[in-house]
Amino acid sequence: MAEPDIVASLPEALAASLEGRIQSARIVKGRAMIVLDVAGLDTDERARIEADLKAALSPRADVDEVRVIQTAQRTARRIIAVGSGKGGVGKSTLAANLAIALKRAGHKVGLVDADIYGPSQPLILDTRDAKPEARDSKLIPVESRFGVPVLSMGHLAKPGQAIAWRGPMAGNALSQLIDAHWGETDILIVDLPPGTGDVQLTMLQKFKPAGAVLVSTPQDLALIDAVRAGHLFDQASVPVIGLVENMAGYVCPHCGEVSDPFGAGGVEAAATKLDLPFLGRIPLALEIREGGDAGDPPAAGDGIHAKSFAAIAEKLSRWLAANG
Ligand SMILES: Nc1ncnc2c1ncn2[C@@H]1O[C@H](COP(=O)(O)OP(=O)(O)OP(=O)(O)O)[C@@H](O)[C@H]1O
Repeated sequence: MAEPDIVASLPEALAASLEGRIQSARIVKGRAMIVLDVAGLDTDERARIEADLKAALSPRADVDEVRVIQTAQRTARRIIAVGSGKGGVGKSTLAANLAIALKRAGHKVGLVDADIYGPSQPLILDTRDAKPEARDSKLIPVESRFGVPVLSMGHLAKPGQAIAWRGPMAGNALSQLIDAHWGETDILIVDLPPGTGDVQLTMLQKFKPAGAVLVSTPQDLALIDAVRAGHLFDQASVPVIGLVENMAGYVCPHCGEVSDPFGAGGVEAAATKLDLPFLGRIPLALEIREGGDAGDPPAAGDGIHAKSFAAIAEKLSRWLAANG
């Protein structure tokens, strides 16, 4: 006798929420056995799915008992925070391009724009018109055309609307972005607000990133702030994976000559002094700024800057593999 198609008999919404998770579903002598991959789901979600499956299958005439076997085959989702001591050093640019480079290297990557006071990811990832929907009072990330789903306060606030929240509200908004339906995403890149205030510390303590990447320009002041940001991560017991130097050396779009308006090599020297890995250097280049403004990040292309971001992503992948 052919086995009854259990999955096809489930209510549509339940079947959709279980997409890719059901490993096997059988009814043997009145006992329905569902093997479910629950990786990435929290305890409440797991309990709800189990209850929903039992409610859906118990009324069947051929089912006396429902057993849901939960497995977690996929690696648990890990958060990588991208932080900087001050604004404007290219943290959002790095976060977006790094997410794309990791995606291109085969990871399942999502991006949270936690820079709730000045969200820039909707522009960089070309999702400005998208409005995230919610399911079970949790947000569903917006799909970008780079294969990296993203959530940003910029998707929720009206364009041009100033967001002037106080600490606790900002913390709640952030929680909504991180505690969303990230599905199969195994790496969540979080673009932190610049600086070292309470919002950052609360976020780090609440969501416990696996590690942090620190961005700085080679300027002395930015470097001092980066060191301060390093202390913030130490305080929250989040390991700093390494430092990235951004806007290092200006490549003239006309003649190709490289000059160093902010100096060069300062971040690498600081990394050595702080005994932290140096992850790479991104030059100050018109294409990077224009790509960000046009929703066309260079990491998605095949140019020289895509290679720089891919090299940083490679180091991050190795760190993740070694610190699994
Ligand atoms: N390597 C680069 N070359 C040229 N322009 C860059 C580079 N990195 C960033 N920029 C540009 O600098 C500006 C600030 O970058 P970005 O928004 O990424 O910084 P940020 O540190 O996230 O700032 P904020 O904290 O204010 O959001 C943007 O216009 C961006 O396109």
